[in-house]
Amino acid sequence: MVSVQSLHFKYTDSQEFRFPDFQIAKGDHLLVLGKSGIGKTTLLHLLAGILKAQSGKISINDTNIVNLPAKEVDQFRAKHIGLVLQKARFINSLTLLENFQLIAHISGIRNPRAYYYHLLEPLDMADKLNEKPSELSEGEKQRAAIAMAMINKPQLLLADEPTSSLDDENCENVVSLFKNMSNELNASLIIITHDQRLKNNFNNILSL
Ligand SMILES: Nc1ncnc2c1ncn2[C@@H]1O[C@H](COP(=O)(O)OP(=O)(O)OP(=O)(O)O)[C@@H](O)[C@H]1O
Repeated sequence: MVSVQSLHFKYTDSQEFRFPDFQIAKGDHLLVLGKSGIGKTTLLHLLAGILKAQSGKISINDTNIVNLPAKEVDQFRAKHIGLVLQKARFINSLTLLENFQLIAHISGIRNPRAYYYHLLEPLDMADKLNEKPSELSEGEKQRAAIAMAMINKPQLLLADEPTSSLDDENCENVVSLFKNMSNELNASLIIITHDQRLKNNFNNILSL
């Protein structure tokens, strides 16, 4: 369960954000919509514990991450959150498999190699496991980034603008992938975007 209350953040005195309260149950999906510059990425970074709120509460399965010291937030994220940022980040000198194994190591878990095939198969990427990220197309990198967010079997899956550069068909595919993966893990899913096409795919929408 994710619950946000009285969330207040500022980069500077002239750049302040007060986000609306919301809550979603375990396994539920939420679309956060808002125009450019409104603070969507800021909200996602707060939810992921990358930024620290000035005040308010972000409870993820009964842990209020706003109150945790930075090191514990990092540990919490590594264990419980799957993050798909606007730009996928890989270590280019390693293969996809090695990238995945490194993330698993950092998260303190061990997955059998079969789990990585299981993640990549529905993405049509199972044959890419031994390739390096630089050998992948942009679309393949994006799909690999989605798989990467699932390595720690997160309870919360967060995605920042995952569809804005995609055509309609790939947009539908990516939304389905996120939903399927969140359903498989019973993880809550929050997608943050200005892409109005996604409205039709979600019952639960928060407008910033
Ligand atoms: N590190 C920062 N320091 C100061 N201001 C920042 C910082 N990061 C973002 N901002 C400002 O905060 C505002 C919201 O930024 P944010 O990236 O959260 O918006 P967004 O809704 O995700 O926009 P977009 O859809 O264009 O990505 C912007 O005006 C931006 O300039």
